[in-house]
Amino acid sequence: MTLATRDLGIRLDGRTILDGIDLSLTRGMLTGLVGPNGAGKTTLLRALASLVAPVQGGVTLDGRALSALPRDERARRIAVLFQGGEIGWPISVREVVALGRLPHRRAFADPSAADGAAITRAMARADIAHLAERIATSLSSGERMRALLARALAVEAEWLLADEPVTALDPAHQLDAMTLLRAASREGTGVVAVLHDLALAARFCDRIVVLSGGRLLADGPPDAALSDGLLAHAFGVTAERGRAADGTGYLLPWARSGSGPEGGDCDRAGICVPGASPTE
Ligand SMILES: Nc1ncnc2c1ncn2[C@@H]1O[C@H](COP(=O)(O)OP(=O)(O)OP(=O)(O)O)[C@@H](O)[C@H]1O
Repeated sequence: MTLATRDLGIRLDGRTILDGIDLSLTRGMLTGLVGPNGAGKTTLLRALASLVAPVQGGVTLDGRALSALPRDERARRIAVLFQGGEIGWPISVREVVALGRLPHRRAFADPSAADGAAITRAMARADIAHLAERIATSLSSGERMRALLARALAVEAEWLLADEPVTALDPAHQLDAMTLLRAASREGTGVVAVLHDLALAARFCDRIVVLSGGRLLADGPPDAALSDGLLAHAFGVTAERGRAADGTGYLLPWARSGSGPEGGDCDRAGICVPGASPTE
């Protein structure tokens, strides 16, 4: 039930991108991966899907080295949705979503009834059923992102790793997508989403992991991980905080803090909150 890294280090083009990342992710939780541009979030997500090889440490799935698992098993167990995902061919949206079932199908086999049901379910959940027959290359950015989200959902994997799944979406679909990711986690999927919107991250995620400069800076429930000190240190911003009418706490990034990212005005030991506990 865990996807974990131990002392994970990644180098690309001779540069250290991730260094000493220790993380133990639990299914049934929505984890938000946040950090400034270039922090290493996408690289960490790629490492969690075994799409980039570590130079030190490694990634395990339920205690087994992820790199040792057959590729098709990995693809069935870990679904990925990457930012800037292009749809290269003029195929229908339903056919795009059906690609999510490939890890479940034998070569050249037609989709089974179970595949068809999973595809229909995923399209409904991503609110794209009405786009099923549209040619995917003609979709808007937000529609395309929802189609790719549906493709990832159609895998019905144990883990869903999503890189900026809401960036291109309008406010209503951002809320829908976050609600959907949280619902998927409540059904037992381990969901890890790279998010730039700290308000959405704080509101919807069970756990927040903050990366900066390739290192893990904070890890814990949103209130603890997104403290004022952390926001100043990692992002160089202040936040306004409050409570909505339904009682949910919120934070809004408000102004530059003056210290800037990596400004060093914050005690690292004071902001790390290791070991968020599952909320199953
Ligand atoms: N293939 C590559 N070769 C060399 N450097 C790379 C490669 N891919 C990423 N990087 C560098 O690694 C660092 C981390 O990149 P990554 O995309 O993981 O950051 P990120 O936190 O997802 O950023 P953003 O928020 O801007 O999307 C960046 O400095 C980037 O330029």
